[in-house]
Amino acid sequence: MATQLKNLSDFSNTTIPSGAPYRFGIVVAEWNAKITGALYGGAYQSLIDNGVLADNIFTYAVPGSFELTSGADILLKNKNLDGVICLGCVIQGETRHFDFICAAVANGATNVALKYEKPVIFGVLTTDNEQQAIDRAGGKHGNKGVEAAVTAIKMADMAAQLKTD
Ligand SMILES: Nc1c(NC[C@H](O)[C@H](O)[C@H](O)CO)[nH]c(=O)[nH]c1=O
Ligand SMILES: CC(=O)[C@@H](O)COP(=O)(O)O
Repeated sequence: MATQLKNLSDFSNTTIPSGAPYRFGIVVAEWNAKITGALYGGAYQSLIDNGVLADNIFTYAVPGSFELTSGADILLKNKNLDGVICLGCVIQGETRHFDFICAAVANGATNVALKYEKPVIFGVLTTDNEQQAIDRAGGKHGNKGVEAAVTAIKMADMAAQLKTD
């Protein structure tokens, strides 16, 4: 199964541009803090490992994943950034609340990205249970925070290249 082979942090088959020129916001949901903290650690370290300066990383916490996209909007409105990484973990409960949150964040991130013409990265785990989240926040399937950071750098670099076109 594809899932068994998945590693969200394996970029050995791709080239990652230098992040040195870029400034990124990171918005982190406080819900499921153990998981989102691991996602944040992966994302932050991946940005640093790929050349982003610590002074160019701006981190803010929001209560839950539903607030990630308004957090991204506030950041892009008030700071000169090359992109925003949204990190969250939504775990299915007893009701359909899960569905509404996941759809709101996915659609919201897209809308904010288009509004500011800046990448807004969907670094949100949407899982059936906590174990699936653990597996994707530094566990056997890697770290979605790493994936989100690499995606942010790649998108910022694409935009920078086209600006000089
Ligand atoms: N159940 C989860 C939530 N719920 C909270 C919402 O994100 C939101 O903060 C609330 O509805 C108020 O607007 N958030 C998560 O990030 N993960 C969950 O599993
Ligand atoms: C995704 C959620 O909001 C969820 O954790 C809340 O649980 P429930 O659906 O049982 O109210």
